[in-house]
Amino acid sequence: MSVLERLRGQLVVSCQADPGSPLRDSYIIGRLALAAELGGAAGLRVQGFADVQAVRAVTALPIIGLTKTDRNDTDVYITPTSAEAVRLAELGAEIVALDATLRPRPEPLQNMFAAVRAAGAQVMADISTLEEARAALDAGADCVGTTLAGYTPYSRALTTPDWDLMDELRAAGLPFAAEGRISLPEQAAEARRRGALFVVVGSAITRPDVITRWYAQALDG
Ligand SMILES: CC(=O)N[C@H](C=O)[C@@H](O)[C@H](O)[C@H](O)COP(=O)(O)O
Repeated sequence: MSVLERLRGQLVVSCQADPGSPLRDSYIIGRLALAAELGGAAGLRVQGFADVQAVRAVTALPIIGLTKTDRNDTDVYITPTSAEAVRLAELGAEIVALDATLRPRPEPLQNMFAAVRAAGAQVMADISTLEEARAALDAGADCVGTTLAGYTPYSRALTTPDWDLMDELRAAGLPFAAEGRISLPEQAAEARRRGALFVVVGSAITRPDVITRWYAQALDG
């Protein structure tokens, strides 16, 4: 069974800590991953070589690996190069997530996908629109994720999951994972009802600073 098949209908927990977070430590990311596994996660989404390595060392759950790289020459920041994608696969990520938006990029998507496949991994193409999903799947992605919806200048800016994009993807018969601003269990279930292959939740489970801010702001009046 392919690793994507194993994730069908399941929850993937994104375990990431950004620079400046008190949780920014690969040991802690490994602990977050174990807590997610204990709670029933079927897969993990992990950023950076050190964190992928740390998580691979403590769990056999499938890992969706990515890097976040700020570059001067492009706005593409999720796994922008095939060298990074291949390294993630070598460190044990069964799936590599990469930016598949239609913005100018350092390397053509086809090259990236071929490199990931040659390294023995599958591709999750992070997109922000239906058009990008079509292009990524035409170019050979194994699935797309709604990860970047709301994070490109031309996609709908929302505070909720992008339900309309999920409906468009489903209507077009395109295999997609739901990701981005899923903050409640009911929303995860709703994404599944709307056709998501699997559902990725990050901040609402693994970013306590963000969750605290939701509560603090609610009390601010
Ligand atoms: C846009 C972007 O860079 N998203 C990143 C992709 O890996 C992560 O920062 C998000 O936490 C992840 O997508 C999960 O989303 P949420 O934290 O909203 O559940």
